[in-house]
Amino acid sequence: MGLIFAKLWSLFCNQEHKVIIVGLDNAGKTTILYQFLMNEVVHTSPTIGSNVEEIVVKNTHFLMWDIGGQESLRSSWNTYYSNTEFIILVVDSIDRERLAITKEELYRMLAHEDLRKAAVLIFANKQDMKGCMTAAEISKYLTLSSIKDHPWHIQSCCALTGEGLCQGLEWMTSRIGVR
Ligand SMILES: Nc1nc2c(ncn2[C@@H]2O[C@H](COP(=O)(O)OP(=O)(O)OP(=O)(O)O)[C@@H](O)[C@H]2O)c(=O)[nH]1
Ligand SMILES: [Mg+2]
Repeated sequence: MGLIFAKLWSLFCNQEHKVIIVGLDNAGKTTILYQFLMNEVVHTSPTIGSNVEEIVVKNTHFLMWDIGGQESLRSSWNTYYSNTEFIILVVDSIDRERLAITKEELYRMLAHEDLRKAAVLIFANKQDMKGCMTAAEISKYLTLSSIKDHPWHIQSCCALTGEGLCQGLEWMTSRIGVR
């Protein structure tokens, strides 16, 4: 009985949680993924298709799909949606002009049937850039407080230094088991 319980427990603990990392091109998605994996900044080029890595945080296993954000690739984001537990939406906080497009993409995702149970972590990235928008400004513009049917959290970060990334992951781990 004890052995069965232990096996079940280890299965439960090692269960993989699917995450998709989305956002417009140049937002910093791939930089964030490899900061999570290696704690360092890698040289990136625009992602065509996707990168996938397993990230383990305190015994919690996340399978993270970093998806290319160029305009021509966005229509195929939905092919990654099934079984997604977390959406990480990366925003380039200096890119004021394209925040409206991010907003459109966010609400399109939230309305998708395959993502109805997903929680959303928004990274307000590139906080090192002078004149960037704060997380509060981005939150207001994206009208995050109107989102009632998905748990969400916004976190400011800088993928180059890693600042703020752990706090984002902590929010995700805190959500596991809540639903
Ligand atoms: N200043 C600054 N630059 C950053 C930050 N995060 C990423 N970058 C830079 O932004 C550029 C784009 O980063 P990527 O991680 O390749 O962007 P992406 O979102 O994966 O882009 P796509 O693959 O085209 O969708 C790179 O030159 C990064 O070094 C940050 O926090 N601050
Ligand atoms: Mg990329």
